[in-house]
Amino acid sequence: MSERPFAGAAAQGWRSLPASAGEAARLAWRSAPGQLAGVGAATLAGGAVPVAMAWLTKSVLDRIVAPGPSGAVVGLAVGLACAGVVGAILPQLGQYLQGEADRRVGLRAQDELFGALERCAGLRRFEDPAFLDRLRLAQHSAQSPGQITGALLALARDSVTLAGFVVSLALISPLFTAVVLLSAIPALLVELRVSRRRADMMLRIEPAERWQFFYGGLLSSAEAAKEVRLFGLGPFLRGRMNAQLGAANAARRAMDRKELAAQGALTLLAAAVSGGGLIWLLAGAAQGRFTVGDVSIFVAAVAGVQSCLGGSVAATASAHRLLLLFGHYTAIIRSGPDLPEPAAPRALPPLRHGIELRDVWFRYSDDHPWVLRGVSLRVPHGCSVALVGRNGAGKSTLVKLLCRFYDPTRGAILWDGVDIRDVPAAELRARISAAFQDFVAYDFSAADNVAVGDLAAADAPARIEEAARRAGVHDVLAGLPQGYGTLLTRTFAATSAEEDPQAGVMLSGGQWQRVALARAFLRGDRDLMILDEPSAGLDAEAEHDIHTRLRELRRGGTTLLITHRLGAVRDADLIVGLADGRIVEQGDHDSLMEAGGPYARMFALQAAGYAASAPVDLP
Ligand SMILES: Nc1ncnc2c1ncn2[C@@H]1O[C@H](COP(=O)(O)OP(=O)(O)OP(=O)(O)O)[C@@H](O)[C@H]1O
Repeated sequence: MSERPFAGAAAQGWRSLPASAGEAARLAWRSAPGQLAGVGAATLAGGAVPVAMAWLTKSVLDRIVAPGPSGAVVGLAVGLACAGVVGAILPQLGQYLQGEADRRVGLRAQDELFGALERCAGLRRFEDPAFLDRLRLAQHSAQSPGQITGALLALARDSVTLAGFVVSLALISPLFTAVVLLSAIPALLVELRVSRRRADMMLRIEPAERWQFFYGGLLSSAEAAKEVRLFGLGPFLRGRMNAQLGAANAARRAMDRKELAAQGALTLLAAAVSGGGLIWLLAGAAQGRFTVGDVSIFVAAVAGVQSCLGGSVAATASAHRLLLLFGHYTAIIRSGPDLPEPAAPRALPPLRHGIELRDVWFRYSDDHPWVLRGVSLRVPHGCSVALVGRNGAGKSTLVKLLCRFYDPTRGAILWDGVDIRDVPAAELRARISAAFQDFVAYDFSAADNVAVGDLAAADAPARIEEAARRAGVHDVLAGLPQGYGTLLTRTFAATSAEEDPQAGVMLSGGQWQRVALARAFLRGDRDLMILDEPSAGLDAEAEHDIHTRLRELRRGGTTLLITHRLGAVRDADLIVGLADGRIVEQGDHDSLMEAGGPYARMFALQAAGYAASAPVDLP
């Protein structure tokens, strides 16, 4: 499987138009069939009204100038007025139904898009810029099916009107009708070309839009506000954000200019054709070859044909552009799994013997260096294994492979002898609990922030409190203004006086770390517990407390602990030293100290740091 299937997205887009059209039609019809049928009926009926009005006007004019009784004129005038009313109401009705259809389609499209995203079991796609560009365009085009249907119905309406006026015009001059129709062909070709280029341009400027979004986020987020202010980064970030917008605008401007030039030329052509026709008709009317009604219907028909042709061309171009953009949505919806799915999935039994990494090699892509180089390691069931090593040694990467966020580039990971690639990723993950180094602080309530560890516990406050208690954060959460119901964010805090002004609380870094641990404890019954730097943000006392609790937890369970605080791993059953993606030593604390390798040196260094402050007598 290609590692970057979304690279070259622009080129793929053009070939997938029929697939996009099918997907758009399916989505639109399944989301809002009644509304779309209503829009169709209103649109097609609306198309017949201008032609009916033109013929009614001609008849009225011809009756007025012709000698004879005027009774029929009144009837025709009433018909004309009714047609006017219907013509005025139908677009509004169609617009309302179209709006409702757009909302329904947008909802379903969004749901299907994010459903497809959830089917990406790994992390690679989220690190692929081409995929992220497509994803943003796909989100933009989630409303497209309704709009495409609208554009196609507008095309159908204009075609109905056009057919009526073409017949009317052909009755006066078939030759002139042919000239008017032929003059529309260049417009259609130009508009299609322009719409293709515009869709292409939108994909090209997408990275600039992502950068703008990123800079805007830094300038407006609470997390970045401290550094942005202290380091005075505001003008620098604004400058970069504006530069990205400037670059995107330059591309848009160039496109607009090309479009202006093309459309200006086409408008001149249309004006020349209709002007020439009018001169010819008036000359004929002066010679008595045409009636006043003929002049009226000719003027209405030429204007109608040209406006309908213009509308049809614009609607075609719009549907074409929307379909091209919708291609990004289709590509994501139809993209295969990012991790190969097992042809014959195997069940994953509860861990009985252990997990084995067998000669595992890994790099993040072909362009990246090797991060793991032939790692072979056994994590026996019921044992606590500690992974230690310098920054960048590959410890967290190894954990990501154990969770199957990526597959090893070479080698295999076996769970009681079963290759984890032969197991559905969700089934594997259901057997793992983890507190990641870069855990997420959700803008949820305290209870929900713990419950994300196991959503089945969302309605079981006792389980949530027990997990928080084990992580040593229960007292903090229970003491918040609304207890566990307190929002752990100011972003969505109450904004009106009626709401509780105290809602929304910020926790400290260490308190958050304990919340993340509580999540892991909530699913503490799983077969494997992974703890990646669980005490990095804690004060000395809290760290001691947490490691005592973790020691309890580790007893009897299978745990993999990553930490730089070597004092916390000395009682692990197995300590594994990683350097440059290779295992350089392993054993228990005593044997590694005896061996005098990197672990012993790091341990001695850390111990010396503490020893230097040992004379301080603590109460
Ligand atoms: N998503 C990624 N894409 C590309 N390279 C990555 C990615 N994540 C990590 N790396 C690289 O892989 C190497 C190992 O990173 P890893 O996070 O596994 O190290 P670590 O041992 O956990 O370090 P630390 O102790 O600092 O947490 C680093 O050189 C890092 O730059």
